[in-house]
Amino acid sequence: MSKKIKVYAPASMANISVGFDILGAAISPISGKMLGDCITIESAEKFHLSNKGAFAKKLPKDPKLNIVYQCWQRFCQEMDKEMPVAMTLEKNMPIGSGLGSSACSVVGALVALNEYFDKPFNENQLLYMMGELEGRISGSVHYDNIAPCYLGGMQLIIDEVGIISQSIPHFDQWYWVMAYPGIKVSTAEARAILPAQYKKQDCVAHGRYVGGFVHACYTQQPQLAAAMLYDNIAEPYRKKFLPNFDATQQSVKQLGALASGISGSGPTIYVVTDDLVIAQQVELWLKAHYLQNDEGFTHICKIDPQGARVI
Ligand SMILES: Nc1ncnc2c1ncn2[C@@H]1O[C@H](COP(=O)(O)OP(=O)(O)OP(=O)(O)O)[C@@H](O)[C@H]1O
Ligand SMILES: N[C@@H](CCO)C(=O)O
Repeated sequence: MSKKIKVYAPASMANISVGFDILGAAISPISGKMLGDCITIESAEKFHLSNKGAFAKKLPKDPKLNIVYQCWQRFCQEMDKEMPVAMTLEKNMPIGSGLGSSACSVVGALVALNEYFDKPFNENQLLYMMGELEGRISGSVHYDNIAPCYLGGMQLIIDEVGIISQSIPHFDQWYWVMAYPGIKVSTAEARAILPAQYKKQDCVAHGRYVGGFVHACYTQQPQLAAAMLYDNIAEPYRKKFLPNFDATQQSVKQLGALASGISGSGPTIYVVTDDLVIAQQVELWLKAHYLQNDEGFTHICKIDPQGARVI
């Protein structure tokens, strides 16, 4: 019987407002729906990549520009031989959504290749390759979508002494309402508009917010954690790309949200609450007011503890 591997790689929200490029979490809808890309690998005489799924038509026309093809190429380079396989990308994630769409494809492809070829690479070697591939797309290496998508949970990026990322505690009782408005924001462009330098008081405040949030996670103080979810690095510059961002934040706060912010580089936003009824009310409000077209969607999510997995 010929071998076949299918891997699911979940959506993720990078930054979580307070940790620009250094915090991220994998997410799963509580409905049980899969929010992520799938990659299938089967044996073949010659390399072949096919795309399917709701957002396949949005992928680059040239197959060599598909990041999945580049993952295969990079994997073969590392193995020092060409290994023909048939890969299928199920592109379920909208591109430029702030939900780690390219990370889903990169992580899915490299985990599937590693599984298919009986795990020639360890976790760190794969993470380095994933970071490199993600960096080709967004213009700089950042692991805050890659690491949670691969490893699950909420990840703090360390990138020192051989440690790329470690998971930190989160709040099991929190619901994360995610709303993708259906419009595209390019990560590379959303990075290019950020200032090259920040004022000293902004750096101090940022250290206080991220330190306070991580401390609150470890000591399980949800009110403190929610109060620390403040973004003074990217949000002030990026919010112009999101539809009525300030008014949206105000409205969800009035509905009882604990906090809200931009997921990754946007335009998806996240809203946190510990109450399912409030989550449902927020979701209805966002559906009615934040979505801009038929491609937009909302999901009530929890943090996905598992990350990428063979299904
Ligand atoms: N398999 C793939 N999945 C997603 N994007 C891909 C893929 N292959 C190539 N690309 C290209 O990579 C770029 C991805 O853009 P960008 O980084 O803004 O999206 P993203 O990963 O969805 O962002 P975000 O992390 O905010 O969700 C696009 O130009 C897209 O055409
Ligand atoms: N940390 C990255 C995530 C991109 O999805 C950014 O905000 O640019």
